Amino acid sequence: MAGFRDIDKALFPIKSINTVVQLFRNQLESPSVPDLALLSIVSGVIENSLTSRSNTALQVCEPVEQNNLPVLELKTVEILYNKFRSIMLNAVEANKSKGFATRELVKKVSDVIWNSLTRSYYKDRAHLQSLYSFLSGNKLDCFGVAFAVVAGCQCLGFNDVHLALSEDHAWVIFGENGTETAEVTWHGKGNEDKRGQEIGKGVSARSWLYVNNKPVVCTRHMEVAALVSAINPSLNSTHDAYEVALLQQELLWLLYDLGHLKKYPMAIGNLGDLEEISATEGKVPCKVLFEEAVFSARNYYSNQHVYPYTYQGGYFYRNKMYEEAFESWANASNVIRMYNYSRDDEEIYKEFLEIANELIPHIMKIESSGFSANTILKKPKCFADLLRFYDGICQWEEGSATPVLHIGWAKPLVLTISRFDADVRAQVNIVCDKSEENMLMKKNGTYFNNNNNYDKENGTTSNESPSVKNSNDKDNSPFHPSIEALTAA
Ligand SMILES: CC1(C)CN=C(N2CCN(c3ncnc4sc(CC(F)F)cc34)CC2)S1
Repeated sequence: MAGFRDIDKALFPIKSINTVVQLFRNQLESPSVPDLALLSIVSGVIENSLTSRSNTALQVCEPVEQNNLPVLELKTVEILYNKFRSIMLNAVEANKSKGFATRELVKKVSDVIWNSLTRSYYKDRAHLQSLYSFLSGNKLDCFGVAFAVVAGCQCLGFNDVHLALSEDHAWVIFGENGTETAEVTWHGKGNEDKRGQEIGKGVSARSWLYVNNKPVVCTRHMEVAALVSAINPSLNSTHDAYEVALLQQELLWLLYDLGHLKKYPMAIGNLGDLEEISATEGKVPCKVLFEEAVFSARNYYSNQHVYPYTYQGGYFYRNKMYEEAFESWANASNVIRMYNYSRDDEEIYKEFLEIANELIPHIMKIESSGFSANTILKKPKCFADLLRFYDGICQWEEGSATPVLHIGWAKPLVLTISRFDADVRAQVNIVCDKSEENMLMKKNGTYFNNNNNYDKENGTTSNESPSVKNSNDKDNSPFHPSIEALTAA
């Protein structure tokens, strides 16, 4: 049984980040599983006390003393913790057997959370992810509702209910084999929620939103990693609260060192972003963390996730490593091409739009200024990766009910391609792609090519001229006609 034990209570009143880390360590290393409600309340109170309006007076000097947090009293946490437990225990007549959860039970817990929420509020606001936000303001964001349902089920003794995470949505798994799935929250704007239903079998199953049924299925410890990842240090649109970011970074290292981020690519990526801003002595560098996130997605999720490559590409871009950035973005596009674009996929659409129409044009402008010595404009591999990037987006559109590309994409695309001289373009070796499978799965959509061999086959060694896959049968080419035309030019 999880819980708020004496060794945890002994740490109060909490005055420092180190003590919060100790509380999380106690919970993560305890013989029983960590108590999600307790940890979400503690992190939520601290986050809100340091980021709420009353605290926007910028701390210009970083605190030097060890007591770097506003004092957090035991009473405060106990009141909130008992309030959450009583809401759950009073509302849900859980059958005493405490066997496995049922769909009715999960829906009931979701309804209790859902019906407690304020009628209307700005759902995308920051700091709405924790049980503190739920208990003190009756407000939760989309992720927060799913997390609260799992924490509520833990309160009721259902240890089979776990959080399932895609790159832009959250739901729960439950039942004897953990194979039952249920929607428990909403997604996006203006979409009817599907709470209580099992996860998409229909058209939505082929959208990026459900990551081809390769979600991150959490253990209790990974649910702690999800709540820590969801900590939001932002004070306003330009500043972060220093102590909240430091607390998040230290908690992510604790979870990393205990091995609970191994199967959680986005959490590793979040730690990489924090480490890029301020590296922790004696830890692996952020570049390695971004590589580990990519490895995790390839190893545990059949390379069906996009974000690990955009975390990595963003890092290379910010550090002016443009050749590497093109490779990461081409790998991201290599993932998305297997999906059908649906209206639920706006978030990843915006990600590719920004890369194609902001970041790459910016790189082209700099590289064409003539001051860069070993400019990427002379590198066939860069041209090859750009073609892979654009081709993946074109393939994403193919077979989708909703179009992806419009004229706004064409201008930057043509401008970018035209920056490469003909003699550089000529060195890109378009080779035939024997694997019919690459062409088939998208057309009839009956199954996905999970081995995603595109990338491996494409693997060019350094001394080989880069090659980009093409089919031996022209009109069945995996290249979108418009890319085909560009490469022929
Ligand atoms: C390369 C990027 C643009 C940088 N940040 C990215 N994030 C992606 C989303 N983030 C996440 N980080 C940890 N876990 C989760 S679970 C989830 C879906 C939600 F509905 F539950 C999102 C997410 C953190 C921030 S992707």
